[in-house]
Amino acid sequence: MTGAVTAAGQDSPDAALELRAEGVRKAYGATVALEHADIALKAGQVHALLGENGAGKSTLVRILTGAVTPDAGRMLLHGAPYTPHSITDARRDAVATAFQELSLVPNLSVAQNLLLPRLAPSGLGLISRKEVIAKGREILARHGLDRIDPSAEMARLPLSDRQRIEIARAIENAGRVLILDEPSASLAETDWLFAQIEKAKARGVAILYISHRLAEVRAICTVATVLRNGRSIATVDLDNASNDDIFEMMVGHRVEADRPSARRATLPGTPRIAMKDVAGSELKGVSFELNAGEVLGVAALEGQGQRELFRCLAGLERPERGEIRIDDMPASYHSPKQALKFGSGVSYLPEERKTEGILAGLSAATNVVLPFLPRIARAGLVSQKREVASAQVAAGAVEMNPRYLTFPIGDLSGGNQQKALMARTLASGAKTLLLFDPTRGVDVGTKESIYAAISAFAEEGGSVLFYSSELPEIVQLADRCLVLYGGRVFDSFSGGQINEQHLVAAMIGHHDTAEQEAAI
Ligand SMILES: Nc1ncnc2c1ncn2[C@@H]1O[C@H](COP(=O)(O)OP(=O)(O)OP(=O)(O)O)[C@@H](O)[C@H]1O
Repeated sequence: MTGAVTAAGQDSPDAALELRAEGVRKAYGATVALEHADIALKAGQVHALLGENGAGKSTLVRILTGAVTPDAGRMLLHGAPYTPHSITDARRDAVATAFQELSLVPNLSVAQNLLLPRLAPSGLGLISRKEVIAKGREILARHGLDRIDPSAEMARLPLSDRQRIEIARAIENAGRVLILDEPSASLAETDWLFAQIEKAKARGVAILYISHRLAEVRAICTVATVLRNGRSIATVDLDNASNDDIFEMMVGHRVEADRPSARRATLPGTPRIAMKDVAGSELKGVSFELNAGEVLGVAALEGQGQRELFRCLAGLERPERGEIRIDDMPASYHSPKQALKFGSGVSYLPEERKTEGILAGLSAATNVVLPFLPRIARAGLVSQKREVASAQVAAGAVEMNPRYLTFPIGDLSGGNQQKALMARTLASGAKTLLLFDPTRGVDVGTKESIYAAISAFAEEGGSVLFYSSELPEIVQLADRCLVLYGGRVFDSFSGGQINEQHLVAAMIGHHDTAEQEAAI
């Protein structure tokens, strides 16, 4: 492997070199987020930044983009010293970023958000609303997003479209360097994203691409820098590095091969969830059952009703029609908190951790134990020691490093926040879990632990309904899978029938006719 650990992308004087960072360090109090990071981005090249959760990727992004000042190291933009003190400084130098936790203003319109970087909020008053909308419409059209209404309030858009707006805005401002921090995290497919990246690449923009999805990285990037514990371990040519090589660089040791997926037999008895002909704004009549001991996957392209399905089951929305029964009782709860106490308990891992999931001011430990505080209280009180001890048990199931538990959860990396929420959902005591994209932003190694925890939960009689934007996750984990299309269950698969080919065909509304003919 050492042959592959070349100085790819870091060679001597090169006219195409856009942005270089050397020996960058950043500590937050006692936490050293970056120890010694080096990276060199070239014009017209898509460069991946890889590393486990907490490796320092987003911190490096924040430094390159002026949001955070490094403690040491230097940066050069096109050979000249580059010392941005704010995101606006970086944008002035044509370096722009689409952030992992989107940086859009929810109560402004799409058009206002698209123009914001070039027009301070106060300046928005100087041009007419009509002009703002017209300019917004132009930008949307340039990025193939004509279907989005420029006057719509940002908060009303689904997460996937908000992510697209964040990306389109970054591309508009990235004359030289474009940084994309987990840009596909909320997208069910990458066609649009990759087309935009190819266009930027053709313009000679240097692109930094961060993702935990290796297949995606291989499809769009040519080189990768691997960070481990805040250090750049290597920059490799992706053609010369296998996935195993990359995992080894990320975690520091060889990783075991994937476990084969275990299909479970469901337990007889009353279904935990029985949904009959449920319809609402996106759902057009969905019926299914989830049994004890079963892991049921939901596959769908964006906007096929999956969000409404989960929100109805979590008590956040009321269906317009149809019936939902939990443990054979009509689901009469109106919030995830009530759902947790209903029947044998329904616990919800939401789509948006920042707004629906974490309580930012509180420690990671408090966030983890929140649903079962009464269970661990003594005379109504919970000591910090007891809280951390209980949280440690829960965190162990998702391989979350216990040292993070005392941190305010908002200070954790995105992937570690997700692990904390997953730990909370698993440890809630509920027998039914509703998991919306459970491993979003979680690194490759930890994903396996989360799959193992979900499987173990089902083997002990728990029931899991999960939606995933990553098909391999459904193939590996689900005993049965529903494919939603146009708000309906278009097809369903079980056991060995669950493969990516079947799922992809059904997700675009095609039945696999060859298979069906063969079966006749
Ligand atoms: N504002 C902050 N205060 C304290 N610690 C922080 C802060 N921001 C980041 N850290 C810590 O710095 C380390 C690196 O975090 P960073 O977000 O850069 O990781 P990452 O590689 O982007 O992870 P992920 O893949 O989960 O997004 C983590 O240990 C994190 O807890």
